[in-house]
Amino acid sequence: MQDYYYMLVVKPSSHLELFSDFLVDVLPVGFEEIDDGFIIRSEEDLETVQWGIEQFSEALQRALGEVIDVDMTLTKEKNDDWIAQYQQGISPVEIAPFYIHPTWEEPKEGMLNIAIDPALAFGTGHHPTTASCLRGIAKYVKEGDVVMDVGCGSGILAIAAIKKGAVVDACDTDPLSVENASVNAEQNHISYRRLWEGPINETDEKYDVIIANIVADVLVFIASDLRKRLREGGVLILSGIMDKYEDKVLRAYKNFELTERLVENEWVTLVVTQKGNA
Ligand SMILES: C[S@@+](CC[C@H](N)C(=O)[O-])C[C@H]1O[C@@H](n2cnc3c(N)ncnc32)[C@H](O)[C@@H]1O
Repeated sequence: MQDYYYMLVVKPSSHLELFSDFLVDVLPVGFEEIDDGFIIRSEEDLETVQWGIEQFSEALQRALGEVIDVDMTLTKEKNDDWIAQYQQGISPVEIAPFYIHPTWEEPKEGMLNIAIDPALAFGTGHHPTTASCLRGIAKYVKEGDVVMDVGCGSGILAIAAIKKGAVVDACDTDPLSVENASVNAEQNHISYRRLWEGPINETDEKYDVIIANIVADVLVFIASDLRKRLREGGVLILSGIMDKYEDKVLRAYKNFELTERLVENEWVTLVVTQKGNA
């Protein structure tokens, strides 16, 4: 750990969700959402990120014909443990049968406990998209199923599926996430069948259930890869979709049957089923 880290606080005057989409797409690490913006922290200098946000903001203003003020403050902070400060604000999440808790909180009797500490990888159970996927896993993953978690982040969904008795593969294009998913597997005394850094098309397996909590554009892009890897009658849980992009995702998955739609705030999770001839 370095002695210092960089902190960029970004506060756009409007269109927070568009800035959030942009950051999810371009940042190699997670960021914290606050009421009126975002906090990005890194041991690498964030000047390039700040420049990228300025460019994005200018392009957005031109496209929308609106003025958007973006207040940005870049500071160098002493690395005396911002993760510890962040940890203090983390409470357990209960989505039956799962109980997701940080390691410093007790597990809950009678639940499928998942110990996850906040880290740079996405997935503590607090975000609506992760929570909806956990609800999907609770309902659609059965003992003995072979399951794939695409974009595993912290590994939370893969671990939940394993706790339900499934055999699970997981992948993520971000090396930090793969590392964190591996740490969390050990912490929860479970094993993935296979965990790799990269996209889903690096496997030839067929799956009963595939879960992908990624952004809408990526879900559209990988639709045919997901279709190829799903067995006939298999279930796809697609999340990370902002409601305004739902139609775009549904068009890309038009050969599937829509089984269930889970909505939390502006986030939509689609459960779709492979048709016999899809
Ligand atoms: C929103 S996070 C989801 C993390 C976790 N599965 C959850 O539900 O909390 C999305 C993850 O997808 C990864 N990702 C983005 N594009 C991907 C792709 N094409 N293939 C695999 N992973 C991808 C990102 O690195 C990120 O870790």
